[in-house]
Amino acid sequence: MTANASDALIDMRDVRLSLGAAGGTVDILRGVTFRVSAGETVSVVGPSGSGKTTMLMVLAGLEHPSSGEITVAGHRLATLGEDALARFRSAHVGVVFQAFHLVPTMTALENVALPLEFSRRPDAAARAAQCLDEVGLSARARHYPSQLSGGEQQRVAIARAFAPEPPLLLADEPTGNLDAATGQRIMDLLFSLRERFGTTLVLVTHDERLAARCSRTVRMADGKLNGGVP
Ligand SMILES: Nc1ncnc2c1ncn2[C@@H]1O[C@H](COP(=O)(O)OP(=O)(O)OP(=O)(O)O)[C@@H](O)[C@H]1O
Repeated sequence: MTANASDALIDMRDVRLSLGAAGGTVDILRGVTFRVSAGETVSVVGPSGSGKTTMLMVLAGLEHPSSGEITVAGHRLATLGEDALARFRSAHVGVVFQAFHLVPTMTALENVALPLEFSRRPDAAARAAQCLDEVGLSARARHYPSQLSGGEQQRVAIARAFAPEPPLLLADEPTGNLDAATGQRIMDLLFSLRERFGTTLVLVTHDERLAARCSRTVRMADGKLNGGVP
């Protein structure tokens, strides 16, 4: 079925992003149109430097486009100020990056509870404990990121991303820093949680086999997206 504006969880239209750098202006996104229906899983592949990470940043409201329209879960991002964007993110978007981005001064449990506390969930601590249990890390709840292996840190990051049950998960090379076997287990975990919650997934990866686990693959090249509209 073709996604249209009304049933699309993600609706990006002709998004451009240019940034001024010391050597001159860089056109990073050059008219990206991308539509994703609720419940879809979409992989984003393409050469290094083509703009994949930047597209995820723009979708999360962490970078502002130079022009174009972005609507995620019915929210037009251009109309939201920084506080509203932060609330939008905590309610609607989970992110998992290659570098796990855990807060080093917080325990695993505190890291997972963070987005729940931000959303003022009264059950934050209990829910965080349950999420850590789901990724098999109950025994490490009071440990700090530096005391955990890479795979364990990524499991904490996945628990944190899923804890608020966001409709959308953005994952950027989530296994890039892990050995192949650990990476496989991490992706199995991510896909099983995604399926359980019905989370829409946009996954940036260099791994074509991993990309093939998604229902659709789009290709970024030189700031342009091929296949962005099914
Ligand atoms: N703040 C910035 N200022 C100037 N150029 C930038 C900035 N951020 C990113 N870029 C450039 O934008 C282009 C796209 O970067 P991006 O990280 O989105 O690519 P990518 O496809 O995710 O690459 P990779 O696969 O290597 O992670 C690159 O040429 C990068 O150098």
